[in-house]
Amino acid sequence: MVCHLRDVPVAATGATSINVSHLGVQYRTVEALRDVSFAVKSGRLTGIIGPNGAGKSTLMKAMLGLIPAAAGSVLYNERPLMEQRELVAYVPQRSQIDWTYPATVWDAVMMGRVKKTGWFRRFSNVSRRVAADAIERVGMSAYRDRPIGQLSGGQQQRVFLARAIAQQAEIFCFDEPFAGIDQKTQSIIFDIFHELADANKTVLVVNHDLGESITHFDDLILLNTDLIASGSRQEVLSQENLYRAYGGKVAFFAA
Ligand SMILES: Nc1ncnc2c1ncn2[C@@H]1O[C@H](COP(=O)(O)OP(=O)(O)OP(=O)(O)O)[C@@H](O)[C@H]1O
Repeated sequence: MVCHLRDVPVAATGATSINVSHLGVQYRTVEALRDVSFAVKSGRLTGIIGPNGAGKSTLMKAMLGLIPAAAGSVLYNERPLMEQRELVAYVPQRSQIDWTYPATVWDAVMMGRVKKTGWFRRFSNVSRRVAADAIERVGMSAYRDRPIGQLSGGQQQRVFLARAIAQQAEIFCFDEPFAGIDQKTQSIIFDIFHELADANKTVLVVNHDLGESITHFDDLILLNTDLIASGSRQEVLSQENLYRAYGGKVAFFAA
């Protein structure tokens, strides 16, 4: 068997990494991802970008085992990521969350503690403190008792970020956290993403926007069913890569 260098994504020394190899996803008649291989390093803020329908959300869900992969593997520290789900905090797109569910901000964030506490067990004082700190960190303490359905989009996103923080995960995955939110909330969320990365966590974010927000990312994965490029932001955002992913449709980007 011939092994190509591109087949072996390698993490930087000292960092852990998620290694995605030859991942493929098929929805009935649609091939959503084809032979995608890359590594995501801890300690870096990594964005997944690409045009509409490129397979960004599919990639995140397939990596986490939320939808079946037709081919390939996803390893974390050389073991299947699916066997280590307790290490993952995942925040889906806001449109996929049932906001009519009767939960307050406090309830939603405490749900992040269930994995550590176990269902049907009382939450410890530690769990309560972790949840309260997470709510404070995202600036939502004043809304603790508010039903989540009565929050603005940006506040909802902050609550789910607090829940992810309360999980005390190693790997944080966010699908389009900036869709339809204001600048102030975006900047609060990016500050927290950077803090998580600085604490050597793995932070992976699906990001639709190629404007100013892209400059926050250290590394990028550029997709269009196939992997177009992965690596540092500067490497990935070359004119050639953008042309391959978007054709002539990119009007502006900031490298
Ligand atoms: N449940 C599904 N059943 C069938 N096809 C699907 C399903 N989900 C996604 N697809 C198709 O798979 C492809 C990739 O979709 P995906 O939502 O992953 O792209 P995306 O890059 O996240 O798009 P967007 O930026 O528009 O959110 C698209 O062609 C989409 O129509």
